[in-house]
Amino acid sequence: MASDSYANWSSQDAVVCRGVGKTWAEDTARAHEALRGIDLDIAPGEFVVLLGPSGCGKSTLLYLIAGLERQTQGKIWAFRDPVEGPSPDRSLIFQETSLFPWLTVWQNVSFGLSIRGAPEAERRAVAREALQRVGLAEAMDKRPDELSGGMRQRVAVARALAMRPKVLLMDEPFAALDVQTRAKMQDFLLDVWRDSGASVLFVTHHIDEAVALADRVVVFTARPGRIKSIVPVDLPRPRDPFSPEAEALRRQLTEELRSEVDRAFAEQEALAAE
Ligand SMILES: Nc1ncnc2c1ncn2[C@@H]1O[C@H](COP(=O)(O)OP(=O)(O)OP(=O)(O)O)[C@@H](O)[C@H]1O
Repeated sequence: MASDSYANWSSQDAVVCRGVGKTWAEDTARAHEALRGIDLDIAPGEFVVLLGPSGCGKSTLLYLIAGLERQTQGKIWAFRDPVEGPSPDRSLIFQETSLFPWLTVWQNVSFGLSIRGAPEAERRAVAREALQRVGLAEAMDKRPDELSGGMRQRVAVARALAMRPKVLLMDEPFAALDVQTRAKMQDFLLDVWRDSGASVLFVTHHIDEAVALADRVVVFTARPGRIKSIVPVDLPRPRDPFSPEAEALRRQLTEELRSEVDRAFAEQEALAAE
């Protein structure tokens, strides 16, 4: 089924992965396979969540699609172009934001433009617009340490949006936040996503979060991560987390994950015993 050819996928697809695998430290005695045979197509404007046990290669797949690492098997395309390195079209947002503490909020948001040598007036204007989209225009001249954790994550999203990406790659972006802030950030992200028209590929450990956000949930096996199933989430938005349909989906995803989490634990115990 895996193939390197353009056949069978739409030229409209935002991201296409065919037979993608990654073995870290491939030519050494420490080689280990993180990902195997990933075939995945992401449509423009689609919200896809990656769910899987710890260490199954979810972050690795994001780094490959971001162009920050190279796969060892298969191919990845973004809007028909082979992914061969980073691009402003594809922005990666991490769990812990790495804002520069010595820069103001607007300087952080427009950092990518300053690398390109854009003049200050343009950088300010772009930063203001991106910060408006995350509801933080008032905080332009503040420093990161004057903001709460949730606000810092919104600044990180604004920084990603400032580059007008077509694909947002989000690696457990709300994991460090408390439950209430995380729920607010999910609502906020859905608004930003709708406005921007970007595709989102979002990694989480939380089944609730997957059901709240996704158009499709991709469930990974334990390492080496393969796609175990792709579950469409056909629930209208705004979603009611207490609806019987949402409950049924959470149960289905819990079942899908359980055996993989057990396998991942068994493998980690075996590794620890070596
Ligand atoms: N830079 C790296 N060098 C070597 N091995 C790595 C590197 N990054 C990740 N790995 C290994 O690849 C495997 C998959 O890691 P990855 O972080 O992608 O998994 P994950 O599913 O995102 O895990 P988690 O849910 O715990 O964040 C792990 O065994 C990890 O140790």
